[in-house]
Amino acid sequence: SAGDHQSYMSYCLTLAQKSPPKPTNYRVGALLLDASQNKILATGYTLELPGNTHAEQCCFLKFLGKHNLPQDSEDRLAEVLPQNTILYTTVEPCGKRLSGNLPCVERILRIGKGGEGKGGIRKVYVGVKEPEKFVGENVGRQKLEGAGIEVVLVEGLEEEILKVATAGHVEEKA
Ligand SMILES: Nc1nc(=O)c(N)c(NC[C@H](O)[C@H](O)[C@H](O)COP(=O)(O)O)[nH]1
Ligand SMILES: [Zn+2]
Repeated sequence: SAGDHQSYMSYCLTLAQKSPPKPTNYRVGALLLDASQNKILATGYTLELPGNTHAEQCCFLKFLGKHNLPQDSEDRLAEVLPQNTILYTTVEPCGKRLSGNLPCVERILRIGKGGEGKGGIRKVYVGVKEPEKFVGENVGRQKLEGAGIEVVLVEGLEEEILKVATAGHVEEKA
């Protein structure tokens, strides 16, 4: 129900607050949920793991760790993720990164939507669309929907999410 989405999203927001502020990214929190069991599979926040990592990326890496799979086997996540896995993230998955690192939309597409006996990410709940500050308009959402992965905006926390996300940014001089 909408209440559950809001509670999972506000949990992601508390995770985002653990992220060390930086002027060149957003502080984001994310979690992977097994929607069939209502069980959180992994949580993550920006820079939680070494290597300029994104929140969503940290969820994937931590889930691999739980299944004793090496950190470079994100391409095997579909083998171990439940079919009905949902990703919650306070800011929509990135479609392009100034660093040139693999965007999270590509990481999600590589996992796929699952089904027919395969694991995958069926749906992504996002707290806000990515602002256009770093990479212009984020068109990742269309790519995900094109792959059958539904992207849903969970409303109500936008202001707090953006405040946390941009805490490391230098205020624009008025
Ligand atoms: N969804 C999402 N999760 C994150 O954990 C995060 N940091 C961003 N941020 C998006 C933003 O576009 C990139 O942070 C910049 O483009 C800089 O790229 P790097 O982060 O240095 O790879 N977006
Ligand atoms: Zn990302």
